[in-house]
Amino acid sequence: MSATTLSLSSVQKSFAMVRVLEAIDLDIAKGERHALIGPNGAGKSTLFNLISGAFAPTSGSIQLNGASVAGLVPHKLNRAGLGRSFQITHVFDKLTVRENIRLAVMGRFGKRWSFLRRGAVWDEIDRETDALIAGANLSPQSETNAGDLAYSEQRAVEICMTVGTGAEVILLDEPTAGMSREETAHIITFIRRITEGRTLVMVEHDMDVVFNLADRVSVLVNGRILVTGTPSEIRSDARVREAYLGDGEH
Ligand SMILES: Nc1ncnc2c1ncn2[C@@H]1O[C@H](COP(=O)(O)OP(=O)(O)OP(=O)(O)O)[C@@H](O)[C@H]1O
Repeated sequence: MSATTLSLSSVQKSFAMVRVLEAIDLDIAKGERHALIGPNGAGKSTLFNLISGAFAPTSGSIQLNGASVAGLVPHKLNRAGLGRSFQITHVFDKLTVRENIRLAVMGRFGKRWSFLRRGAVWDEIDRETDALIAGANLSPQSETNAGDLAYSEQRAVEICMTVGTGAEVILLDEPTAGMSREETAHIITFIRRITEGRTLVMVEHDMDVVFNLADRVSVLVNGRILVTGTPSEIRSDARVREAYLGDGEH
């Protein structure tokens, strides 16, 4: 891991008069897998929504590769290299797995299309689509409508779509929510593989997933980052145990 990809400095967010996030400083390195955890209401979703452009911060700076992205609308953030997948799946039910993923990959090539280069571009789009499908172990379902897939498979399609847009930073909101143990194990392996060489930021409640997947973890409590560290540092931190892990909820 080397350069900082995502950098938040003195980020604050208020809704009306209520301050939900305070003094958030966070640097995420290129290639790092970073998890945001914390008790209910700590501000994880709000922070995630600030990073993904759903909300603008009330104050403070958010930089992606050194350029300010605070308050940029999601499609502009996407062009800047940041892709988000949602807690609720956003696949097109009536399109096949291949069509869904291909659409995401095509979007990335949109600006580079020209009449002469078209054939070569289509080949590249097909190659990338196939690679994503194979990487997600979705080849047997590639011609199945996404609406007919199991929930975990739909999430895998959605993650492929996020990666297919070419995003360098992948944001995942509770990628294992609603999954069985078996599905969770499968998706962890998939996420690890597909985010290889990219930066991952995720909100996740399942501690097994967090400790399995993340290089570093930030614990949010009452709108502030209590501590950022490696999974083993987080596990052994007395403040974390007290504020979060010991609360019996997660
Ligand atoms: N749009 C909003 N308007 C007003 N208050 C909000 C809004 N969104 C979130 N909040 C408040 O901000 C606080 C943090 O909420 P947030 O959803 O970010 O926490 P969280 O850590 O993601 O919680 P959970 O784990 O339950 O999803 C909560 O007190 C919540 O009520």
